[in-house]
Amino acid sequence: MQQIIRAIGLMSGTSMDGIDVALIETDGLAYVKPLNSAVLPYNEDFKKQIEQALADAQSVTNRQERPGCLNEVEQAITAWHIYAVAQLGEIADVIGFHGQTVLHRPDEGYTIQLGDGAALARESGMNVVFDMRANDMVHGGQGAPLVPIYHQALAAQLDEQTRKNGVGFINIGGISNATFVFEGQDPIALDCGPGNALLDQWVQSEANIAYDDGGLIADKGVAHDDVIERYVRLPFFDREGPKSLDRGDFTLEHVQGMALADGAATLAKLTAAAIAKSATDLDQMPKTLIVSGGGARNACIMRYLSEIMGDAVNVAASDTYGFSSDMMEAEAWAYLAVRSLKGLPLTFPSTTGCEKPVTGGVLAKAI
Ligand SMILES: Nc1ncnc2c1ncn2[C@@H]1O[C@H](COP(=O)(O)OP(=O)(O)OP(=O)(O)O)[C@@H](O)[C@H]1O
Ligand SMILES: CC(=O)N[C@H]1[C@@H]2OC[C@@H](O2)[C@@H](O)[C@@H]1O[C@H](C)C(=O)O
Repeated sequence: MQQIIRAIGLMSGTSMDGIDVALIETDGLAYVKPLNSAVLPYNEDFKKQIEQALADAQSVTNRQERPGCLNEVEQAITAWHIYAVAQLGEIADVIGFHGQTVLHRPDEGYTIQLGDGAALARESGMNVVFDMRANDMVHGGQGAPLVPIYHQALAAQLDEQTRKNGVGFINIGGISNATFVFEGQDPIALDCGPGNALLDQWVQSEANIAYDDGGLIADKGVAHDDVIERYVRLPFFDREGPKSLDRGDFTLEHVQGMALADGAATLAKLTAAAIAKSATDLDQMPKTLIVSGGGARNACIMRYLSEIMGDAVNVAASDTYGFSSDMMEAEAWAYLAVRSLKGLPLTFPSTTGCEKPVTGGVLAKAI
Protein backbone atom coordinates (compact mmCIF):
# COMPACT_ATOMS: atom_id res chain seq x y z
CA MET A 1 0.00 0.00 0.00
CA GLN A 2 1.34 3.41 -0.97
CA GLN A 3 1.77 6.04 1.72
CA ILE A 4 -1.25 8.39 2.01
CA ILE A 5 -0.30 12.04 2.38
CA ARG A 6 -2.40 15.04 3.44
CA ALA A 7 -1.75 17.92 1.09
CA ILE A 8 -3.01 21.46 0.69
CA GLY A 9 -3.09 23.00 -2.81
CA LEU A 10 -3.04 26.73 -3.48
CA MET A 11 -4.06 28.08 -6.86
CA SER A 12 -4.35 31.67 -7.98
CA GLY A 13 -5.04 31.45 -11.68
CA THR A 14 -4.94 33.69 -14.71
CA SER A 15 -8.34 35.23 -13.91
CA MET A 16 -6.61 36.88 -10.94
CA ASP A 17 -9.80 36.70 -8.90
CA GLY A 18 -8.28 35.22 -5.76
CA ILE A 19 -6.85 32.09 -4.17
CA ASP A 20 -8.48 28.66 -4.15
CA VAL A 21 -7.32 26.43 -1.31
CA ALA A 22 -8.01 22.69 -1.17
CA LEU A 23 -7.06 19.95 1.26
CA ILE A 24 -6.90 16.41 -0.09
CA GLU A 25 -5.42 13.09 0.93
CA THR A 26 -3.73 11.08 -1.76
CA ASP A 27 -1.09 8.51 -2.51
CA GLY A 28 -0.02 10.55 -5.54
CA LEU A 29 -1.43 7.79 -7.76
CA ALA A 30 -5.07 6.78 -8.23
CA TYR A 31 -6.24 7.43 -4.66
CA VAL A 32 -7.53 10.98 -4.18
CA LYS A 33 -9.96 12.22 -1.56
CA PRO A 34 -10.88 15.93 -1.31
CA LEU A 35 -11.41 16.85 2.36
CA ASN A 36 -11.89 20.60 2.69
CA SER A 37 -11.59 23.84 0.75
CA ALA A 38 -11.76 27.62 1.01
CA VAL A 39 -11.66 30.65 -1.26
CA LEU A 40 -9.90 33.94 -0.57
CA PRO A 41 -10.97 36.55 -3.15
CA TYR A 42 -8.50 39.32 -3.95
CA ASN A 43 -9.81 42.85 -3.40
CA GLU A 44 -9.99 45.35 -6.28
CA ASP A 45 -6.90 47.16 -5.08
CA PHE A 46 -4.78 44.03 -5.13
CA LYS A 47 -6.11 42.96 -8.56
CA LYS A 48 -4.82 46.28 -9.87
CA GLN A 49 -1.42 45.62 -8.31
CA ILE A 50 -1.27 42.24 -10.05
CA GLU A 51 -2.21 43.88 -13.34
CA GLN A 52 0.69 46.28 -12.82
CA ALA A 53 2.94 43.29 -12.12
CA LEU A 54 1.85 41.69 -15.42
CA ALA A 55 2.79 44.91 -17.21
CA ASP A 56 6.13 45.26 -15.40
CA ALA A 57 6.98 41.60 -16.09
CA GLN A 58 6.99 42.28 -19.84
CA SER A 59 10.57 43.57 -19.66
CA VAL A 60 11.93 40.44 -17.96
CA THR A 61 14.52 38.44 -19.88
CA ASN A 62 15.60 36.14 -17.05
CA ARG A 63 13.15 34.51 -14.63
CA GLN A 64 15.06 35.69 -11.55
CA GLU A 65 14.58 39.37 -12.46
CA ARG A 66 11.99 41.38 -10.54
CA PRO A 67 11.70 44.78 -12.26
CA GLY A 68 9.20 47.50 -11.30
CA CYS A 69 6.70 46.43 -8.67
CA LEU A 70 7.42 42.69 -8.97
CA ASN A 71 9.32 42.34 -5.69
CA GLU A 72 6.70 44.18 -3.73
CA VAL A 73 3.82 42.27 -5.36
CA GLU A 74 5.60 38.95 -4.80
CA GLN A 75 5.80 39.66 -1.07
CA ALA A 76 2.15 40.67 -1.03
CA ILE A 77 1.11 37.53 -2.93
CA THR A 78 2.99 35.42 -0.40
CA ALA A 79 1.24 37.25 2.46
CA TRP A 80 -2.18 36.60 0.86
CA HIS A 81 -1.32 32.90 0.56
CA ILE A 82 -0.13 32.70 4.18
CA TYR A 83 -3.49 34.17 5.15
CA ALA A 84 -5.37 31.77 2.84
CA VAL A 85 -3.71 28.76 4.52
CA ALA A 86 -4.53 30.17 7.96
CA GLN A 87 -8.17 30.66 6.87
CA LEU A 88 -8.43 27.00 5.87
CA GLY A 89 -7.25 26.11 9.37
CA GLU A 90 -5.93 22.65 8.49
CA ILE A 91 -2.60 20.94 9.05
CA ALA A 92 -1.08 19.00 6.16
CA ASP A 93 2.14 17.16 5.36
CA VAL A 94 2.81 19.40 2.40
CA ILE A 95 1.49 22.47 0.60
CA GLY A 96 1.56 22.72 -3.21
CA PHE A 97 1.99 26.42 -4.00
CA HIS A 98 1.33 27.61 -7.55
CA GLY A 99 1.93 31.36 -7.15
CA GLN A 100 0.74 34.00 -9.58
CA THR A 101 1.84 33.67 -13.18
CA VAL A 102 2.98 37.06 -14.44
CA LEU A 103 4.79 35.90 -17.55
CA HIS A 104 4.84 32.67 -19.55
CA ARG A 105 7.23 32.44 -22.49
CA PRO A 106 7.55 28.76 -23.39
CA ASP A 107 9.36 29.51 -26.66
CA GLU A 108 12.08 31.31 -24.74
CA GLY A 109 12.13 28.68 -22.00
CA TYR A 110 10.91 30.60 -19.00
CA THR A 111 7.82 31.12 -16.91
CA ILE A 112 7.40 33.20 -13.77
CA GLN A 113 5.05 32.46 -10.88
CA LEU A 114 5.39 35.06 -8.14
CA GLY A 115 5.41 33.61 -4.62
CA ASP A 116 8.03 32.93 -1.96
CA GLY A 117 7.82 29.24 -1.07
CA ALA A 118 10.36 29.49 1.77
CA ALA A 119 8.41 32.29 3.45
CA LEU A 120 5.16 30.30 3.17
CA ALA A 121 6.88 27.24 4.72
CA ARG A 122 8.27 29.36 7.55
CA GLU A 123 5.00 31.10 8.33
CA SER A 124 2.67 28.10 7.93
CA GLY A 125 4.97 25.62 9.66
CA MET A 126 4.38 23.18 6.77
CA ASN A 127 6.59 21.87 3.98
CA VAL A 128 5.95 23.66 0.70
CA VAL A 129 6.55 22.49 -2.85
CA PHE A 130 6.58 25.41 -5.28
CA ASP A 131 7.89 26.41 -8.73
CA MET A 132 6.51 23.22 -10.27
CA ARG A 133 6.65 24.39 -13.89
CA ALA A 134 10.35 25.17 -14.27
CA ASN A 135 11.85 21.67 -14.46
CA ASP A 136 9.49 20.73 -17.25
CA MET A 137 10.84 23.64 -19.28
CA VAL A 138 14.43 22.61 -18.51
CA HIS A 139 13.49 19.32 -20.20
CA GLY A 140 12.05 20.97 -23.29
CA GLY A 141 8.41 21.17 -22.15
CA GLN A 142 5.95 24.03 -22.34
CA GLY A 143 5.77 24.31 -18.53
CA ALA A 144 1.97 24.00 -18.81
CA PRO A 145 -0.56 22.56 -18.47
CA LEU A 146 0.37 20.56 -15.34
CA VAL A 147 -3.09 19.52 -14.23
CA PRO A 148 -3.42 16.58 -16.72
CA ILE A 149 -1.94 13.92 -14.43
CA TYR A 150 -4.55 14.88 -11.84
CA HIS A 151 -7.28 14.65 -14.49
CA GLN A 152 -6.05 11.13 -15.20
CA ALA A 153 -6.39 10.23 -11.50
CA LEU A 154 -9.97 11.57 -11.52
CA ALA A 155 -10.77 9.66 -14.70
CA ALA A 156 -9.93 6.44 -12.87
CA GLN A 157 -12.96 7.12 -10.63
CA LEU A 158 -15.39 7.11 -13.57
CA ASP A 159 -17.36 4.05 -14.63
CA GLU A 160 -15.76 1.58 -17.01
CA GLN A 161 -17.87 2.43 -20.05
CA THR A 162 -17.17 6.16 -19.75
CA ARG A 163 -13.44 5.49 -19.38
CA LYS A 164 -13.41 3.13 -22.35
CA ASN A 165 -14.95 5.75 -24.63
CA GLY A 166 -12.36 8.36 -23.73
CA VAL A 167 -12.81 11.41 -21.51
CA GLY A 168 -11.86 15.04 -22.03
CA PHE A 169 -11.35 17.32 -19.03
CA ILE A 170 -11.79 20.96 -19.96
CA ASN A 171 -10.74 23.73 -17.58
CA ILE A 172 -12.22 27.09 -18.52
CA GLY A 173 -10.34 29.63 -16.42
CA GLY A 174 -8.75 32.80 -17.78
CA ILE A 175 -7.21 30.56 -20.45
CA SER A 176 -8.80 27.21 -21.23
CA ASN A 177 -6.91 23.96 -21.31
CA ALA A 178 -7.83 20.37 -22.15
CA THR A 179 -6.72 16.91 -21.11
CA PHE A 180 -7.82 13.85 -23.06
CA VAL A 181 -7.65 10.57 -21.19
CA PHE A 182 -7.74 7.28 -23.10
CA GLU A 183 -7.20 4.06 -21.21
CA GLY A 184 -3.70 2.65 -21.24
CA GLN A 185 -2.11 5.87 -22.55
CA ASP A 186 -0.48 8.90 -20.99
CA PRO A 187 -2.90 11.84 -20.97
CA ILE A 188 -2.86 14.13 -24.02
CA ALA A 189 -3.02 17.82 -23.16
CA LEU A 190 -2.78 21.35 -24.43
CA ASP A 191 -3.95 24.90 -23.81
CA CYS A 192 -6.95 25.54 -26.07
CA GLY A 193 -7.27 29.33 -26.29
CA PRO A 194 -8.95 32.16 -24.45
CA GLY A 195 -11.22 30.98 -21.64
CA ASN A 196 -12.93 33.75 -19.68
CA ALA A 197 -10.11 36.31 -19.73
CA LEU A 198 -11.19 38.13 -22.90
CA LEU A 199 -14.84 37.98 -21.91
CA ASP A 200 -13.97 39.43 -18.48
CA GLN A 201 -11.95 42.23 -20.10
CA TRP A 202 -14.80 42.91 -22.52
CA VAL A 203 -17.60 43.29 -19.96
CA GLN A 204 -15.23 45.24 -17.72
CA SER A 205 -14.30 47.74 -20.41
CA GLU A 206 -17.80 48.08 -21.91
CA ALA A 207 -20.01 47.85 -18.84
CA ASN A 208 -17.72 48.03 -15.78
CA ILE A 209 -18.77 44.50 -14.75
CA ALA A 210 -16.19 41.96 -13.50
CA TYR A 211 -17.61 38.95 -15.39
CA ASP A 212 -20.67 37.85 -17.33
CA ASP A 213 -22.56 36.10 -14.54
CA GLY A 214 -24.18 32.93 -15.88
CA GLY A 215 -23.45 34.10 -19.43
CA LEU A 216 -26.60 36.23 -19.30
CA ILE A 217 -25.11 39.09 -21.31
CA ALA A 218 -23.71 36.76 -23.98
CA ASP A 219 -27.07 35.01 -24.13
CA LYS A 220 -28.72 38.21 -25.34
CA GLY A 221 -26.23 38.72 -28.15
CA VAL A 222 -25.51 37.25 -31.55
CA ALA A 223 -22.10 35.68 -32.15
CA HIS A 224 -20.27 37.00 -35.21
CA ASP A 225 -18.64 34.03 -36.90
CA ASP A 226 -16.48 36.25 -39.13
CA VAL A 227 -14.88 37.73 -35.99
CA ILE A 228 -14.29 34.26 -34.56
CA GLU A 229 -12.65 33.33 -37.88
CA ARG A 230 -10.22 36.23 -37.46
CA TYR A 231 -9.17 34.94 -34.04
CA VAL A 232 -8.91 31.36 -35.22
CA ARG A 233 -6.54 32.43 -38.02
CA LEU A 234 -3.88 33.26 -35.39
CA PRO A 235 -0.81 30.96 -35.72
CA PHE A 236 -1.44 29.43 -32.28
CA PHE A 237 -4.41 27.49 -33.64
CA ASP A 238 -2.42 25.97 -36.51
CA ARG A 239 0.15 24.49 -34.17
CA GLU A 240 -0.33 20.96 -32.92
CA GLY A 241 -0.17 20.33 -29.17
CA PRO A 242 1.30 20.19 -26.67
CA LYS A 243 1.23 23.98 -26.55
CA SER A 244 0.62 26.64 -23.93
CA LEU A 245 -0.44 30.25 -23.71
CA ASP A 246 0.35 33.43 -21.86
CA ARG A 247 -2.60 35.51 -20.66
CA GLY A 248 -1.52 38.34 -22.96
CA ASP A 249 -1.47 36.22 -26.14
CA PHE A 250 -5.02 37.26 -27.09
CA THR A 251 -6.49 40.74 -27.05
CA LEU A 252 -9.88 42.36 -27.67
CA GLU A 253 -8.75 43.85 -31.00
CA HIS A 254 -11.24 41.91 -33.14
CA VAL A 255 -14.34 42.69 -31.05
CA GLN A 256 -13.67 46.41 -30.65
CA GLY A 257 -16.68 48.45 -31.78
CA MET A 258 -19.21 45.64 -31.33
CA ALA A 259 -22.30 45.98 -29.16
CA LEU A 260 -21.82 44.68 -25.59
CA ALA A 261 -24.00 41.55 -25.93
CA ASP A 262 -22.78 40.64 -29.43
CA GLY A 263 -19.15 40.99 -28.31
CA ALA A 264 -19.86 38.77 -25.29
CA ALA A 265 -21.65 36.16 -27.43
CA THR A 266 -18.79 36.18 -29.93
CA LEU A 267 -16.17 35.70 -27.21
CA ALA A 268 -18.23 32.95 -25.53
CA LYS A 269 -18.50 31.13 -28.85
CA LEU A 270 -14.77 31.68 -29.51
CA THR A 271 -14.00 29.98 -26.18
CA ALA A 272 -16.15 27.01 -27.19
CA ALA A 273 -14.74 26.88 -30.72
CA ALA A 274 -11.15 26.92 -29.42
CA ILE A 275 -11.92 24.01 -27.07
CA ALA A 276 -13.55 22.03 -29.89
CA LYS A 277 -10.57 22.74 -32.14
CA SER A 278 -8.20 21.30 -29.54
CA ALA A 279 -9.80 17.88 -30.06
CA THR A 280 -9.50 17.83 -33.83
CA ASP A 281 -6.04 16.20 -33.95
CA LEU A 282 -7.05 13.29 -31.74
CA ASP A 283 -7.22 9.78 -33.25
CA GLN A 284 -10.50 9.25 -31.46
CA MET A 285 -13.06 11.78 -30.21
CA PRO A 286 -13.82 11.25 -26.48
CA LYS A 287 -17.50 10.69 -25.79
CA THR A 288 -17.46 12.69 -22.56
CA LEU A 289 -16.28 16.25 -21.88
CA ILE A 290 -16.08 17.18 -18.20
CA VAL A 291 -15.92 20.94 -17.78
CA SER A 292 -14.47 22.74 -14.77
CA GLY A 293 -13.31 26.26 -13.88
CA GLY A 294 -15.43 29.39 -13.71
CA GLY A 295 -16.45 29.00 -17.36
CA ALA A 296 -18.54 25.96 -16.44
CA ARG A 297 -20.94 28.49 -14.85
CA ASN A 298 -21.31 30.41 -18.10
CA ALA A 299 -24.39 28.77 -19.64
CA CYS A 300 -23.71 30.43 -22.97
CA ILE A 301 -20.19 28.93 -23.28
CA MET A 302 -21.58 25.55 -22.22
CA ARG A 303 -24.38 25.72 -24.79
CA TYR A 304 -22.04 26.67 -27.63
CA LEU A 305 -19.65 23.90 -26.61
CA SER A 306 -22.43 21.28 -26.64
CA GLU A 307 -23.65 22.54 -30.03
CA ILE A 308 -20.20 22.50 -31.63
CA MET A 309 -19.28 19.07 -30.23
CA GLY A 310 -22.57 17.59 -31.47
CA ASP A 311 -24.80 14.83 -30.14
CA ALA A 312 -22.08 12.17 -30.03
CA VAL A 313 -20.28 13.96 -27.19
CA ASN A 314 -21.75 14.45 -23.73
CA VAL A 315 -20.71 17.84 -22.34
CA ALA A 316 -21.34 18.47 -18.63
CA ALA A 317 -19.96 20.44 -15.68
CA SER A 318 -17.58 18.42 -13.52
CA ASP A 319 -19.82 18.73 -10.45
CA THR A 320 -22.23 16.38 -12.23
CA TYR A 321 -19.53 13.71 -11.81
CA GLY A 322 -18.77 14.65 -8.19
CA PHE A 323 -15.58 16.58 -9.10
CA SER A 324 -15.47 20.13 -7.81
CA SER A 325 -15.50 22.58 -10.67
CA ASP A 326 -14.09 25.38 -8.53
CA MET A 327 -11.47 23.42 -6.60
CA MET A 328 -10.09 21.07 -9.22
CA GLU A 329 -6.95 23.12 -9.92
CA ALA A 330 -6.19 23.70 -6.23
CA GLU A 331 -6.66 19.96 -5.62
CA ALA A 332 -4.34 19.32 -8.55
CA TRP A 333 -1.63 21.45 -7.00
CA ALA A 334 -1.92 19.47 -3.77
CA TYR A 335 -1.71 16.23 -5.76
CA LEU A 336 1.30 17.46 -7.75
CA ALA A 337 3.12 18.41 -4.52
CA VAL A 338 2.70 14.83 -3.30
CA ARG A 339 3.98 13.45 -6.60
CA SER A 340 6.92 15.82 -6.34
CA LEU A 341 7.76 14.55 -2.84
CA LYS A 342 7.62 10.99 -4.18
CA GLY A 343 9.78 11.82 -7.20
CA LEU A 344 6.95 10.87 -9.59
CA PRO A 345 6.57 12.57 -12.98
CA LEU A 346 4.41 15.69 -13.13
CA THR A 347 4.53 16.04 -16.91
CA PHE A 348 4.83 13.81 -19.96
CA PRO A 349 5.83 14.24 -23.60
CA SER A 350 2.11 14.08 -24.44
CA THR A 351 1.10 16.80 -21.95
CA THR A 352 3.79 19.47 -22.27
CA GLY A 353 6.14 18.19 -24.98
CA CYS A 354 8.95 17.48 -22.48
CA GLU A 355 11.53 15.03 -23.80
CA LYS A 356 10.66 12.35 -21.18
CA PRO A 357 8.34 12.14 -18.15
CA VAL A 358 9.74 14.52 -15.56
CA THR A 359 9.10 15.43 -11.95
CA GLY A 360 9.46 18.98 -10.72
CA GLY A 361 9.01 21.46 -7.91
CA VAL A 362 11.27 22.94 -5.26
CA LEU A 363 10.86 21.81 -1.64
CA ALA A 364 10.98 24.44 1.09
CA LYS A 365 11.03 22.67 4.43
CA ALA A 366 9.11 23.92 7.44
CA ILE A 367 11.62 24.98 10.05
N1 LIG B 1 -21.21 32.57 -12.10
C1 LIG B 1 -20.39 32.73 -13.14
N2 LIG B 1 -20.86 32.93 -14.38
C2 LIG B 1 -20.06 33.11 -15.44
N3 LIG B 1 -18.73 33.10 -15.35
C3 LIG B 1 -18.18 32.90 -14.15
C4 LIG B 1 -18.96 32.70 -12.98
N4 LIG B 1 -18.12 32.53 -11.94
C5 LIG B 1 -16.88 32.63 -12.42
N5 LIG B 1 -16.90 32.85 -13.76
C6 LIG B 1 -15.76 33.09 -14.66
O1 LIG B 1 -14.71 32.29 -14.26
C7 LIG B 1 -13.51 33.06 -14.07
C8 LIG B 1 -12.68 32.45 -13.00
O2 LIG B 1 -12.42 31.13 -13.36
P1 LIG B 1 -11.30 30.27 -12.65
O3 LIG B 1 -11.28 30.62 -11.20
O4 LIG B 1 -11.52 28.88 -13.06
O5 LIG B 1 -10.01 30.87 -13.36
P2 LIG B 1 -8.49 30.78 -12.95
O6 LIG B 1 -8.25 29.55 -12.16
O7 LIG B 1 -8.11 32.07 -12.36
O8 LIG B 1 -7.79 30.69 -14.39
P3 LIG B 1 -6.80 29.59 -15.05
O9 LIG B 1 -7.45 28.27 -14.97
O10 LIG B 1 -6.66 30.10 -16.45
O11 LIG B 1 -5.52 29.69 -14.29
C9 LIG B 1 -14.03 34.46 -13.74
O12 LIG B 1 -13.08 35.42 -14.10
C10 LIG B 1 -15.30 34.53 -14.57
O13 LIG B 1 -15.03 34.95 -15.86
C1 LIG C 1 1.65 29.46 -17.13
C2 LIG C 1 0.33 29.24 -16.48
O1 LIG C 1 0.11 29.66 -15.36
N1 LIG C 1 -0.57 28.56 -17.18
C3 LIG C 1 -1.90 28.26 -16.67
C4 LIG C 1 -2.93 29.09 -17.41
O2 LIG C 1 -4.24 28.86 -16.90
C5 LIG C 1 -4.84 27.82 -17.66
C6 LIG C 1 -3.76 27.42 -18.63
O3 LIG C 1 -3.03 28.63 -18.74
C7 LIG C 1 -2.83 26.33 -18.04
O4 LIG C 1 -1.83 26.02 -18.96
C8 LIG C 1 -2.12 26.77 -16.77
O5 LIG C 1 -2.78 26.38 -15.60
C9 LIG C 1 -3.24 25.07 -15.40
C10 LIG C 1 -3.83 24.97 -14.04
C11 LIG C 1 -2.19 23.98 -15.56
O6 LIG C 1 -1.00 24.20 -15.58
O7 LIG C 1 -2.63 22.83 -15.68
